[in-house]
Amino acid sequence: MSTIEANFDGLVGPTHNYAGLSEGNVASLNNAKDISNPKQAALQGLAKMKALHDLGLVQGVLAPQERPDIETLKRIGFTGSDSQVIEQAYQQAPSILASCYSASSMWTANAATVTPSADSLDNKLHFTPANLTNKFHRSIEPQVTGNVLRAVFNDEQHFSHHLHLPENEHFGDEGAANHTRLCGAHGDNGIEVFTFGRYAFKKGMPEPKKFPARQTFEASQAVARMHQLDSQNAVFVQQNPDVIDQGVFHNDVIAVGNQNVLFYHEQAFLNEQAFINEVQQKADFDVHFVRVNNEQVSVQDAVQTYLFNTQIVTMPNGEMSIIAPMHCANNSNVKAYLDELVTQNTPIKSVKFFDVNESMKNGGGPACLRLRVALTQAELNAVNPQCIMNDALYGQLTSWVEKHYRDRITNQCLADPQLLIESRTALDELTQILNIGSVYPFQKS
Ligand SMILES: NCCC[C@H](NC(=O)CCC(=O)O)C(=O)O
Repeated sequence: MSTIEANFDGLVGPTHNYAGLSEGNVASLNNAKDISNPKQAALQGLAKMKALHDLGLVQGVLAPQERPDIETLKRIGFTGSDSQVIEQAYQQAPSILASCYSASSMWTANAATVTPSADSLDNKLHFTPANLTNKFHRSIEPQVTGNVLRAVFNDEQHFSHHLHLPENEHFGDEGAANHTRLCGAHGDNGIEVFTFGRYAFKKGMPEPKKFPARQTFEASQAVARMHQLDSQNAVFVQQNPDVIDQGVFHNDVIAVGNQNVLFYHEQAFLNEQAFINEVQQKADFDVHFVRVNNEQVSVQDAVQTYLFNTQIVTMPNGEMSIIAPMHCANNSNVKAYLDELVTQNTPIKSVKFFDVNESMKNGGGPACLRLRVALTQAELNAVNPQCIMNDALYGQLTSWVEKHYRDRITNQCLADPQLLIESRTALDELTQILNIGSVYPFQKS
């Protein structure tokens, strides 16, 4: 078997809620304080994973984080027992408590940047957890993300794990949401496209005016260096600051690549033509640029439907399929665009729609929920087998969700110390199901 690309989806954690934590992410702010349904959220995510497995693709699972994050609450001065810490935080700093309760690690496109061994000078598969410094609730993820990745990709001969970048806005890094790889076949040397929102060390450069640019040029360059990419197979391109101001907080809200296809909106990049030229000059394969113009789909429709936050997957028969959220089927304009796209002369031949509404309401579509990892057969053999989806694991994980998850979390529920106990009990059991050892702080104390 040749090199394949696996999708590792984040399992939605037991405390999934809507806290309006992400300024610049339209859905997160619009749905702030809504009642969430963690059980449904996790089952929606698992249904997508199972469907991709059923299509004959390799599908992995990444464990969620421990929430609430008691260690962080103690670090900022809350004291006493775990329930006292929660009670004080709820009284004195409810927004900080909500941040420490967020299940945002479900969006594993932001877990890390991954470079397949075919692209790296040392022929290893590289992982750098994203530091996610721009949002407090996400900045508390990288340590445990690193623990989880090392437990899943646990073989030094094949996998190289780096420490996340310095925890500072100058090196703001959002992982694979701002990174896509173009290649002929998955096992060929590819072009890695790093998209950034601003420069941290150069003054007077274009940047958004209203919403934050989460990823810096310097962070993207650092990751490329650590992953031992040659200048021939790395391309750095600035996101159009105007679309960040319209709610495109990650590049994967407006562009997605797969193998030799780049599917993007005409307003996605700042210097589109120079970028296309550079990709063409560096690629030793033909790239299909599937460019969507504003008359076909507006930026607003792209942000509302997540047309570009779709997964483009290569099916076992070699054709490509788009894995899209239901929102794309429900918008007549976007649906008409997709109906036409599959009849055109591109490798994309079908579209499949999924209900991931619980995640969408926080600004995370199908592509946000997965981390892509291209693996040779030898590398795939070295992956923790308990984290690879199959019918038995799907059955185990759905029963586990049914047993432990609530179907309703309101803002007031965050004051309930029982939620912490339920969450830890669930996660302790999960680490056994996935055979990942003790990855959480509560398992180490
Ligand atoms: N790649 C999709 C990430 C979505 C994520 N949303 C959130 O964290 C919203 C959480 C809340 O508001 O409760 C974010 O903005 O980073």
